[in-house]
Amino acid sequence: MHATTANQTSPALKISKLRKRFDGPEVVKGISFEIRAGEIFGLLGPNGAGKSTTINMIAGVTRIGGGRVEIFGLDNVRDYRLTRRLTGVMHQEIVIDNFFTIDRSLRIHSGYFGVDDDPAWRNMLIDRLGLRPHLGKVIIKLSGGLKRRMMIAKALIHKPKLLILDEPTAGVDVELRHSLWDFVREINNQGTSILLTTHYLEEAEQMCERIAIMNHGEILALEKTSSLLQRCGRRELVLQLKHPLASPPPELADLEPRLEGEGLILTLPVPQGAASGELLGRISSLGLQVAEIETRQPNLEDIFIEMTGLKNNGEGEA
Ligand SMILES: Nc1ncnc2c1ncn2[C@@H]1O[C@H](COP(=O)(O)OP(=O)(O)OP(=O)(O)O)[C@@H](O)[C@H]1O
Repeated sequence: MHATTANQTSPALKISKLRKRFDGPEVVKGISFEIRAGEIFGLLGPNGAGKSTTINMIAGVTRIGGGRVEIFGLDNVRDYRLTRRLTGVMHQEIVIDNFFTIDRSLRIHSGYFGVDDDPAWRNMLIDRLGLRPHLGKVIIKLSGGLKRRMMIAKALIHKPKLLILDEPTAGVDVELRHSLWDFVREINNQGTSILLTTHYLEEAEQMCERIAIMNHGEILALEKTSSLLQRCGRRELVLQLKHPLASPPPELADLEPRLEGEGLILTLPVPQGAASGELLGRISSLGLQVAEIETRQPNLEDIFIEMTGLKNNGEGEA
């Protein structure tokens, strides 16, 4: 028998051994992960990693090649009517009702999911996303930033419990990006679970509780953002010296120091679990004259490059 309601105790999303092949080799190779109810989860990876294909299978836009997708405990093939209603998706490119005005599109869109239009909710989205002055504009003519805001409103119009955002802030300016992040956090605080793909690693670092890094159709890492940063990236102490050194001090050889900037910049990776204070003690005992000290924290970009071997420039050309 088919399920009739979402199971509130189930994960918001559970993907099991999901696979996809188009004409050539497999582009999603049996991946599994879960998103807890209430979580903001980031799926990161360079171009062609298989993120959009994964999202499209979750959303039911692309046929699943193997494995299964459950949304709040419901199978997205067998119970697709319910799972579609529970899920709001902002795709990268797919835009329907291009020739409607923003107003018309938002008024009718929840009907596609069998959900009645709720004017209070619709007006909240219109105001929070700054769409009010643009309601009469036709979607195909909107600027990039406005189109993104409209697409987020549309993804949320039927009050989904799982919101999927595929590159929500690609190509929008910094100010709008930050205000969209605030809005997404607010929606999350109200109880909506969120799956986000992004090329902006700062976005993932700030927004996501857990992150999966995907490349060539496989998940390379999946863990809490904080522990990923701690495990993969090493904190470094950067000393700007008053007098140049010819070589790194042999007393610090165990730390594998690097000497740069014509002998004036000494960088010391801080070992796991060590306090910067201990290192400073060792440095001062050497009698080095230090002009400035700074600590460099690892960021997601370092980890991303290490895992995928690719540099990310933040504009989608990883
Ligand atoms: N409809 C399709 N037909 C054939 N191949 C496809 C189709 N859609 C995607 N692919 C291929 O699947 C692979 C994964 O693409 P996908 O768009 O899922 O990657 P992505 O991680 O989302 O990348 P991007 O960040 O560029 O969107 C690519 O090699 C792509 O060419």
